Amino acid sequence: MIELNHVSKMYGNVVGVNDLTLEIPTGAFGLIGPNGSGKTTLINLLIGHFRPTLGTLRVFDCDPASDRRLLRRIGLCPASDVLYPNVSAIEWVTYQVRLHGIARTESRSLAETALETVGMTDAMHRPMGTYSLGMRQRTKIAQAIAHDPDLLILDEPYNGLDPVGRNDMTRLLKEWTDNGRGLIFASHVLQEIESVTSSFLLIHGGRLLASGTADEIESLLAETPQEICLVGNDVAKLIHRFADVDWVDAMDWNQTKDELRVSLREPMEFYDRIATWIRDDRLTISQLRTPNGNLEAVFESLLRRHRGEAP
Ligand SMILES: Nc1ncnc2c1ncn2[C@@H]1O[C@H](COP(=O)(O)OP(=O)(O)OP(=O)(O)O)[C@@H](O)[C@H]1O
Repeated sequence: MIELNHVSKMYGNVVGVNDLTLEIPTGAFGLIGPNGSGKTTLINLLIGHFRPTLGTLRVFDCDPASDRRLLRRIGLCPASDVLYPNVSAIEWVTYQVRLHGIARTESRSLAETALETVGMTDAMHRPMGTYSLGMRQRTKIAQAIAHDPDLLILDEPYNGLDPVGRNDMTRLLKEWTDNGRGLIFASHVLQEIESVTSSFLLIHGGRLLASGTADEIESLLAETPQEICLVGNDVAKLIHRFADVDWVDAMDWNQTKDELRVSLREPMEFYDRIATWIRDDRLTISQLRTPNGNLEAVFESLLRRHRGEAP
């Protein structure tokens, strides 16, 4: 579906994406990375909005920057709010469909169907300025799917949605992928992507850090050095256990000595043993936290490994 060959995009001196080489087969993929990692830049390259500064890319075997017919096969839901306050959803979506060269009557009927799919039929004649954020988001999705594209590209589609809206969005995206069509879905929240697809592309600093299924990435992370934090009255009694193994890099106390941070070179070794140690030594440990279990820190870990700074 998509092929990138050493693609870089520079904004003057700022790197948007950096030497990306990847092949994405037809299917659903979550594009995940912290703010500023290059997700939107990559999306803009895929839709031909930008040309790569270096390298080449193909989408459905076309060059997006020069073959404008490709846009007919792509539905884009950008992160930015692009709606006009005095225009109704039906007018706006019909207009967007017409831009693909589809006749007026057919465009209107496609727009109505798409707005119905996202649950906007009742409100579609009202000016969009009166819509809630969730309604605007659903209208943007309707615009993206109305011309029946083969590949849907969404930039942060869950932004501003309440739990009901999120649930509806997940259902809609799952139906889309169940029909065998392509989906690229950018987010910086892992759970949002996990609810729709198990295939990920992780980017950071414009570079691809890892790709694969959630299981593959989880096992990669399990092999990636990380820091854990143990909390409880008996954490001091674990120190001799950590001192005896060679996969602990550092330990650090808090002031009240009931919280111990441990830097692990081989996290799986730790997870294999910790329960046995606590049971055998009859310890009271109330919490096990992974302070760098959040995605951004995991990215940092992967990035260090990518640079050859970590094993
Ligand atoms: N028009 C621009 N001019 C200069 N720098 C830019 C421009 N657009 C993006 N950048 C820079 O390129 C890098 C990648 O930005 P990009 O918007 O692609 O990331 P992102 O992953 O989509 O971030 P976010 O999640 O915050 O939307 C960042 O360092 C950003 O500051």
